[in-house]
Amino acid sequence: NSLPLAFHPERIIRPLDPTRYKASRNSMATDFKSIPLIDIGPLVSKWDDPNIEQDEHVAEVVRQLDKACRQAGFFYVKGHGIPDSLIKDVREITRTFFSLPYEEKVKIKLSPGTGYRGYQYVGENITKGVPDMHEAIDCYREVEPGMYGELGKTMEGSNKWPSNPPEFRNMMEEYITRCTDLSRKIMRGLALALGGSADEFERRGAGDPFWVFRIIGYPVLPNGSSADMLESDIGCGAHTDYGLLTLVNQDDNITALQVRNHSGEWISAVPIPGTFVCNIGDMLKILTNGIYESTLHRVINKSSKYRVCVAYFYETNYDAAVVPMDACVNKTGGVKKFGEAVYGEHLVSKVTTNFVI
Ligand SMILES: N=C(N)NCCCC[C@H](N)C(=O)O
Ligand SMILES: O=C(O)CCC(=O)C(=O)O
Ligand SMILES: [Fe+2]
Repeated sequence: NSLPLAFHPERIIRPLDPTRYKASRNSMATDFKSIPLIDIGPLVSKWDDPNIEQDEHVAEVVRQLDKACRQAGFFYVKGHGIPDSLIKDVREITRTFFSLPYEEKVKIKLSPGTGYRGYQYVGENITKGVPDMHEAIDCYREVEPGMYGELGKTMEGSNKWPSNPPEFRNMMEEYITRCTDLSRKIMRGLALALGGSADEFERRGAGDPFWVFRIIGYPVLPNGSSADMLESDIGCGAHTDYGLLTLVNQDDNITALQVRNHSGEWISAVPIPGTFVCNIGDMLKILTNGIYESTLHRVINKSSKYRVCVAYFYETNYDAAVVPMDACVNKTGGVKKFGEAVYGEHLVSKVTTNFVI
């Protein structure tokens, strides 16, 4: 049929070669000064409707998503259907966990042996060689031994959940399920925006999405309120996300997440209660041949309060070989800007260099 070729449909296993993926240096992000807020209600209610392409309300959502992804690579969503109580409870239970003594938290310590799953202390995650001022629990879709052959070895393991607070695991797993469903719906909107059929991504390389989940805490810093920030005060250094779409659940009342526009200005993603901050990852940048940008962002908690953020990352299948979609290549002058990237290789190249452990 005439659908744009988004992914190689076969499951391709390749030897590890982290140098093969090269991020593009020329950012497409424009000089946006703020991040748009989109009510995705119509998409959330019609996502599975076979006549979705005829719905004018969905079409308006799709138009706004497309504009936001072209201009900023970042947007807020409301009307997403995830209960506000769950969104808040997830942050509160995170706060409770991080307030426990170190000895308690380190019981679920992250290590290569756990497939890089578990708890990392402040300063153990590094971005571009500099330690980040955050602590976190990292979780990934679980990988059984042999599941992806050699390509999957590094990420083999099951998640490490704390036994205290006791309801932590159940609540987070419920939340992950809901974030996966929501991401699929938003990706359907983006598939339509790019001229494909709604389930394009699911059928071509994201049918078994490799999700990533980070439960993060940013401590109050000694130099917090001073004007002269030190490099060592950065909560999370400038980076792009790795996959397709990120859903950020951030604390209300603390402005800390910053997004870089084309001129190099840092635009704050000021919290809007009840919304998610969404952003595009590296795999979607490749798929769209750069029409959508995986925008650089960073976190600096200058406030006098401990900041909590729970980030869900919706990614392609682990073994997806990602190439620019034909429809997008045609829209951008017919030249492919990126070679093929195997998502699992991209993830492994990040994970194995992200930690001082
Ligand atoms: N799974 C994702 N996207 N995690 C984002 C973490 C970004 C910081 C990491 N040290 C880095 O340098 O990538
Ligand atoms: O803390 C935040 O607001 C965002 C964190 C982030 O960018 C990440 O973990 O990839
Ligand atoms: Fe990020």
